[in-house]
Amino acid sequence: MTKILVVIGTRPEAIKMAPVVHALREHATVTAVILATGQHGAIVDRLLDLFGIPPDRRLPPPPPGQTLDRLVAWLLTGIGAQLDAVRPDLVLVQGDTASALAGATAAYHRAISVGHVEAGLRSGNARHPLPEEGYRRAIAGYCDLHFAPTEQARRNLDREQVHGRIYLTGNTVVDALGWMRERMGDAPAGGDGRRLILATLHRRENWPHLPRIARAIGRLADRGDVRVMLPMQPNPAVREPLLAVLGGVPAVSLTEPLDYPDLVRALSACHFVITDSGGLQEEAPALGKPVLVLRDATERPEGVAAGVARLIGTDEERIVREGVALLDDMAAHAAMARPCSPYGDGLAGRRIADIIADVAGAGGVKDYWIRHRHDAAQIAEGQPPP
Ligand SMILES: CC(=O)N[C@@H]1[C@@H](OP(=O)(O)OP(=O)(O)OC[C@H]2O[C@@H](n3ccc(=O)[nH]c3=O)[C@H](O)[C@@H]2O)O[C@H](CO)[C@@H](O)[C@@H]1O
Repeated sequence: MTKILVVIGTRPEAIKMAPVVHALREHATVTAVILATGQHGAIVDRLLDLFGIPPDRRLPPPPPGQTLDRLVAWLLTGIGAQLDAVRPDLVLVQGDTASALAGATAAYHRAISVGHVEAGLRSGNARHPLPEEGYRRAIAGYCDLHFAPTEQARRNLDREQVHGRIYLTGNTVVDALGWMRERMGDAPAGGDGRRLILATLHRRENWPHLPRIARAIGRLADRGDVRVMLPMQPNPAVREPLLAVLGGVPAVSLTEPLDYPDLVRALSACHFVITDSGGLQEEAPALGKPVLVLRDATERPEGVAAGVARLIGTDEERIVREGVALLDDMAAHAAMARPCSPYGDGLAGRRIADIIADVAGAGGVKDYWIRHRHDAAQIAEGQPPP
């Protein structure tokens, strides 16, 4: 039996790992142990419950007063201790979070094989977004199995000549979306005739621009034929500027983070999406919803190339102009509202699980682990590697 430790810290990791865990559970030769790091607390617990994959292990609660240094240090020591207790053959991490970085690093320190779900995304700028782009590149350096969601991501890894094997799998976010929609039933009919704009904002590099982004959203909402739903991140650095500008605007609902089923409902019902989220850039095209991306660069060029997403930056006038075009110009909206799925076909989780089971069956993961654990033990004892 090959033991796989699945690291899940944040909301997107829970959503994107769930299809992999579901598929791994169909293989008799592997066992998946879920480690919840607690990075996003109760939000992740609710998601794991929704997907029917409760955590097997948890880290102790994080110390108060998070900085990136403290967060990574706490995750690294916590995950390291879990690895010493569980002794998995493979550690699976997802994406570009601090939990993913710490999981990959702790495994690497112990010469345990690492698999990376959603590998190879690159914005092309090492500091944008910060810290995610740096974390992705570091994780790639520690990995043995790279699960690239798109051909572009596969090429990025190829170009970097990463160690390990690269597999093109699709993005599991599309599997999760399909899974959720199957279980949701039809959205309740209704509404007041105003078109819905779904907006989300949380990227660190946009924090200084939140007031002008919020002003642009307020101007769109003031038209009278539109309502805006804006679920806010718990972080005060995001909430406070949004509340200051949009708190009194009647057509804007500033809400708590939506539970995933509600988010999928809002996405299904909206006219278009304004966001700096990675996941929403991937989900919206699958449902035929145009996306205005509030960033200057994206690691997801596929939607832009397909003409269903536009990279519009954070200038107030530009956001208003692009929003008005999607509201008033039916042809412009229709051109971007073609359902297409540049990010996956809904089978990525199954592909990833099959690959892991194959590699494990061929002794790959275990062989690699045993060989390297030996080296690591010698290095730890101060002996030179053979
Ligand atoms: C730089 C970058 O792009 N990094 C990304 C970042 O994640 P993100 O930007 O996609 O994160 P969020 O915006 O939080 O969205 C996550 C999902 O949450 C759902 N959602 C949203 C609002 C809400 O109220 N309720 C919800 O249920 C919705 O389905 C959405 O897709 O880390 C991921 C992990 O490593 C990476 O994969 C990914 O590269």
